Amino acid sequence: MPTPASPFKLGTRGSPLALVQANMVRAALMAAHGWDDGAIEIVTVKTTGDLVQDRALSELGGKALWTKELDRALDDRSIDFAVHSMKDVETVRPEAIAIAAMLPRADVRDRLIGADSIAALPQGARIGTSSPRRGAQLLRARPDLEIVLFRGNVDTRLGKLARGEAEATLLAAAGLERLERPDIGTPIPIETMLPAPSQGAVGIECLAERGDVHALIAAIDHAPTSHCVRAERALLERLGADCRAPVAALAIFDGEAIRLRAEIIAMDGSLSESGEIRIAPGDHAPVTALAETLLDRAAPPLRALFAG
Ligand SMILES: NCc1[nH]cc(CCC(=O)O)c1CC(=O)O
Repeated sequence: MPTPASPFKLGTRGSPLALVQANMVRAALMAAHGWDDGAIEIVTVKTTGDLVQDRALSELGGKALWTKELDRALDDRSIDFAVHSMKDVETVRPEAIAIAAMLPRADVRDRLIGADSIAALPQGARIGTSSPRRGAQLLRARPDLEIVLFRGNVDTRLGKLARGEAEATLLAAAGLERLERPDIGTPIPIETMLPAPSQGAVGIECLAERGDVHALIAAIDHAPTSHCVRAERALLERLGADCRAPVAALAIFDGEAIRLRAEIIAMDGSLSESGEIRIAPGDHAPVTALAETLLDRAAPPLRALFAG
């Protein structure tokens, strides 16, 4: 297809990781459609999540912290599509917006930075994270650890670690790889730390009504990633959970079926429920049933985390 006469506008947050991911999408679209450099212009948009750095996201209350401003730009057509870390995209999206494609998923694991393993952390060590899931999984393995609030982009968090605000921190391997820092820290096996739903996946959204734009984006969809991430998001949806809830889930496509493992866990790590199913891509009824089973089995203090 010839390069379009006026460039498409690709919206993204302005963090270093977001810009790398936006450029990955731009390159994939150019390659798929044979476009030259002028075809796609990158437009950065500041989101609420970027502006508020000093509080836990859970305190901010509102949802859509990373998406609202990009949604608005899609809506007023100042951008044609938006690129997101799927992990930061709230479960229930506005009806007008479609997830048109996902890039192939990166390493889904978390990396521990500051020690060689969870077992090697000093007694009572402070671990910087703002993720309820990571905090809960760490405390389950090591109740003696102290969780301290770390927010901000990858470099901000590494800076806090370097200044001694904690003995260790956890970051997604995917982000470190994309920022060309794959050698920082040690990956934690998923058996110890099942990742967040959608971790490692990059998605591209557009207005559902723009069928032409949707088709151009869908051409670069990596179907196994899409199916897996959509299954993980279906679990979150039935749990009534978002990125602030202590939920871990990982779907893996083995060529025939999707194996979905899921876990809900109390903030202090003292209570958890987990389960695993095999499903056909797109068949979300068993995912809903798994979510209900986890909630049914959960002791009241754990179930209460999902009341809302
Ligand atoms: N919540 C922030 C966020 N959103 C996506 C990533 C990393 C990339 C990914 O998981 O796809 C990160 C940083 C982190 O969790 O270390």
